[in-house]
Amino acid sequence: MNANENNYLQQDRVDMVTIDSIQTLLVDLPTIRPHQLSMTTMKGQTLMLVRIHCSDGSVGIGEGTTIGGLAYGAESPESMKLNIDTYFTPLLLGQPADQVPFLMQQLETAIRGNRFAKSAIETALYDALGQRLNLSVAELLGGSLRKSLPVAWTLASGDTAKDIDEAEEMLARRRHRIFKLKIGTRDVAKDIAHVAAIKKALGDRGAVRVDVNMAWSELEARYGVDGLADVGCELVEQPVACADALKRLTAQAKIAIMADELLVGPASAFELAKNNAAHVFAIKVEQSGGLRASQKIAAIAEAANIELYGGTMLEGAIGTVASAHAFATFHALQWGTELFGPLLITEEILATPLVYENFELQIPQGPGLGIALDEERVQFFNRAQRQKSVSLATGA
Ligand SMILES: O=C(O)C[C@H]1C=CC(=O)O1
Ligand SMILES: [Mn+2]
Repeated sequence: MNANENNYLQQDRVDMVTIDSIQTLLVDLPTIRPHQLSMTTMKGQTLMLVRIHCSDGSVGIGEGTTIGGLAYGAESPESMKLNIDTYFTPLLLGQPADQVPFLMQQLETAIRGNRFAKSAIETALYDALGQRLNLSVAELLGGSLRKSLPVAWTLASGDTAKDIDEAEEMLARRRHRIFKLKIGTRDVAKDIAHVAAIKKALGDRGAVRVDVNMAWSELEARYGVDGLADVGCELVEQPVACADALKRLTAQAKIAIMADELLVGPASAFELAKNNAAHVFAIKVEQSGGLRASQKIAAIAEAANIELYGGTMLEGAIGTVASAHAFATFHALQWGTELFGPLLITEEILATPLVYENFELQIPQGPGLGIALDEERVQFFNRAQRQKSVSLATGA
C-alpha cells in the first residue's frame, strides 16, 4: 500500500472502521434440472461466499460464482476461495473499511486478473458500508433508477417439448415472458428448427432470444443468424468467439447481436464499442470485475449508443442481488435482465426469499444488499461442514 495515500485516508480518523477478519466458504446447491450450455451441462451450482467482518460489528457478504467449474472462465469457486484466503485477505486486514474504491485500487495493483473474486470482495465491502450508512448498495453506487427488473428465463433442458412446457408454465405463473434458448450443441439447422418450434408455440406471448456461447464459426453464424431472424428470434448472444467476426455479423444482421463472453471489463467494452462489434452488451457484474466496473461498461455503452442487458453467471441470491443493485443504476436497460439464478437452484439460503412477480424481480430495499442469509441452511450446504460430517461418520 502506498504510504502517503494510506496516511491521507487515515488522518484524523480515530473513529475509523477497519476490516477485522474475512471468511470464505463454498456452498454446493442442487439445480432444479440439468442446465445445458454449449460448453457444459450444469447439474448443480457452487457459490463461493465471502463475509467481511468490520471493527464496528458490521458484516458484509459477497458472492463469487461461475458456471461449470472452469468450463466458462478462468476462475473457479475453489480458486476464488484459495486466492482470497491466501492473497486478498492479508492485504485487506486492518484497512479502512469505508474506502471501497481505494481498497479495490490496492487489490487491482497487487493482484492480476481474478475479476470474479474481486467482485465478491467489492460486494461485501459495499454491503457492510451500506449497513453502516443506512443506504442501499444502489444508493452507494450513485442512486437507483428502478425498483424492479424484468427477468428472462433460460430454456436449456436440451429437449424442445420440455422447453415449451417450461415456457408455458412460466407464462402461466407470470414469472417470465422473455425466453433465452441455449443453442450451439446441435448442428445449426437443428438448432433453428428447435427455436422455430418454441417461437411458434409461444407466438406473441413470449419473446425468444438465443445464446450460442461462441459455438459457431463465422460461416455457421451467417447462416444461423439469418435463419433465426426468419423464425422470429429477436436477438443472438455471442454467436462466435472472435471480435472481428462478431463485428462483421453485427454489420449485416437483421436482428440484434449481443456481446457476452468478450466483455471482460471496461477496456474490452471500449474496444467492442469502438469497432461497432455488437448492438447490445450483456453486462455481467462478476465478469466485468465488480459493481463499479459494470457501471463503467454501462457508461461506455451509453456513449456509443449500444443497448444494455443485465446478464448473470447463474449466481445465487447474493450475487443476483448485487447485480440487481448495479443494474438499478443504469440509465437504460433496453433488453431487461436475466437475474433468475436463484430460481434455478432448489434451495433457499436467504432468511426472506427474493420476490419474483409480474415478470420482474423486486430489488431488496434495505441497507446494503438488503438481504440476510439463513445461516442454518448455509451451514447445511457448506462444503467444509459436509466433509467434516463425512469424516466423522467414517472415522477418516
Ligand atoms: O449467458 C451466459 O452465457 C451464461 C448464463 C446466463 C444464463 C444462462 O442460462 O447461462
Ligand atoms: Mn451468454
